[in-house]
Amino acid sequence: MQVVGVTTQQEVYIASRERKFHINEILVIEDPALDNPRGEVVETLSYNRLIPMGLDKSLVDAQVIQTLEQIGYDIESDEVNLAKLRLYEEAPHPVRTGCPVRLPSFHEVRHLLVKASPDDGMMLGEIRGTESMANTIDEDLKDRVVIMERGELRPQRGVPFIFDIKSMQQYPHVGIFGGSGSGKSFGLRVMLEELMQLHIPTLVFDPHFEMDFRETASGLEERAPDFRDLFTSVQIGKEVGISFSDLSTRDVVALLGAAGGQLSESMVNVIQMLHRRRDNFTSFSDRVSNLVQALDEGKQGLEKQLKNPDLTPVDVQRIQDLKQLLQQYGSLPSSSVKGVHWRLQRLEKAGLFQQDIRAIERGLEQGRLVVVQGSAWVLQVFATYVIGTLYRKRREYKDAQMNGEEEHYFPPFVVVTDEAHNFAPKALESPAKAILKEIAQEGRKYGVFLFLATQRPTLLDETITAQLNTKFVFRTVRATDIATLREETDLTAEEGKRLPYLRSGDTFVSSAAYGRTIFIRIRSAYTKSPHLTNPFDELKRFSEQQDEKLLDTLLKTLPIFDTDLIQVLKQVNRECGLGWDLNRLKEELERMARSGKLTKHETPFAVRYDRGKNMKV
Ligand SMILES: Nc1ncnc2c1ncn2[C@@H]1O[C@H](COP(=O)(O)OP(=O)(O)OP(=O)(O)O)[C@@H](O)[C@H]1O
Repeated sequence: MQVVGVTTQQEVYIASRERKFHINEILVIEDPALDNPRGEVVETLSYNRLIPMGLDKSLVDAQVIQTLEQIGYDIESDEVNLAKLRLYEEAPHPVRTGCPVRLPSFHEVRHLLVKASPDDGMMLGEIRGTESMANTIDEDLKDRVVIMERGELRPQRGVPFIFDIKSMQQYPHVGIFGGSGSGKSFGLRVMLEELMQLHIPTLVFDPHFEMDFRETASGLEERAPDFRDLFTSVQIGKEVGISFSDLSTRDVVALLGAAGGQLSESMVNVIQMLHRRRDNFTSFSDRVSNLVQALDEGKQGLEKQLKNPDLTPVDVQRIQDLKQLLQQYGSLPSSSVKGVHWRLQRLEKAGLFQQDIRAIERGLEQGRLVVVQGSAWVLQVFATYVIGTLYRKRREYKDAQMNGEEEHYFPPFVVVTDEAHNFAPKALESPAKAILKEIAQEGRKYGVFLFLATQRPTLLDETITAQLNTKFVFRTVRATDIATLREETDLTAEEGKRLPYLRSGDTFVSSAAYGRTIFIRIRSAYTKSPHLTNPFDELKRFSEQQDEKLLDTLLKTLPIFDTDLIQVLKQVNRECGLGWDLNRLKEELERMARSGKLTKHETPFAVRYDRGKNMKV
């Protein structure tokens, strides 16, 4: 391998007759005057005289060909392999053309590839293009990950990619971008597995109900750590909720704002007028619903009711209370009070006020990963509240510590969410956005970090995107998203061109900590998502199970005459937990007869179903 053509301080072309270049591989140029610079292959090409097209239009120009000829290549008959090598560091003067080029040993490039010790970094995958160093790699970096490629597991061949979690203090926050099926969720799962193993308190919002770590991926049973004690899964409305009496009026405004479209000024005013400190949910929502009633009845209506001679003293008291409410707040517009009332009911129905967030605090204090599950809109409302509350706790602890005061310890933590563009959309207001923005800008001071994943980087708030110091960029096809990612990372034009073609699980890591982009393959996850069964397999299994149950029940009632199907229907519905009507039962009996599971005998008086030829005895 040797340098050919015109060189610059940043880039050189390299040619080889024997060796095909690999994209992203690292090479050393033996130019002692420049201290043997290193670089990475960013483009490759093989030229064969039998296919002589495009050479002049591609990465090589006439000068490269000329040099090749000068140094003895027979352009007309040899196959020539060419690569464009980008130097890691700009050279003070151009590289000498003709210099020999070789593969490095691991130690020559270790500092460029490994920034953390394998025991306290996140072991996320394998650096592409490092396979040639397999023999020289340090013992403690060998066999750290298993890679899944084309559906098969294989051992690690190159250098593992270790994300230095400690560098987040300096370069906080992580973004994970990629289109559908690009391996983004898979990558997120691997990151969460690593955070768990490092016992880093982590709060995950899981709108897809997929972040469960109990099932081990097949083939990895021997290596997979047991994650069961390292994570807790909580559902909004079941294990966790919002403790209403802890909310300030401002919090209530934010919360109700998240419960539907944006609040009108008049609704904000209604909340500010009606909410009192330490209100619990019942006291506040009763006040609102009583006011709705009072406004509907009006002063005259209420006075008329008071004249009713059949009223009990309790009724009278109630009407007097409504009158007083009307006197105090009668000027508030009824439609706004109703709007607030509707939102309160919506949140209550979602079970949001039945619990508190103690289970989450406990989990984080124990260094666990806490997965919060709920439907998308409830999750947004809850995320706003819970992130805000926990961030405040951590901040109070740190501020108190700075001032030498005593404060209950609250640990640093990481917030993770997929579909981040829904939580912090660009150019739109959303309740969670304010708090995410604050953490993006100031979180590192307090040890609170974000891992945000999205399919649509273009739709994510740009202040937040700019603060994500490490970006994992998976396959992306949409031109607008590629443009955004190019703007927001140090991806080169060549890398940008590769984005639509990346394999699922391959990703560029553009990190301020490395100062350049690294191309890696995410390791195989130890665990799998509970949704991984193909929905069509699930459908098939479900109908098979249902058929089996049905046959078991029918077997007990054979022979079946179509004159007494009602009895059979009752039994089938009871034993199989179904809600069929007579027609449905008839259809199913027909189907069973057609498939040979039952036999059908027709007589002039009735139809009889009996044991089928294919039926198990
Ligand atoms: N690192 C990897 N190694 C092996 N296979 C992978 C890897 N990453 C992804 N895959 C395969 O690609 C599939 C799609 O990946 P994944 O579900 O993570 O996509 P996604 O980008 O999250 O898409 P969506 O946003 O639609 O959920 C996975 O089910 C898995 O089979």
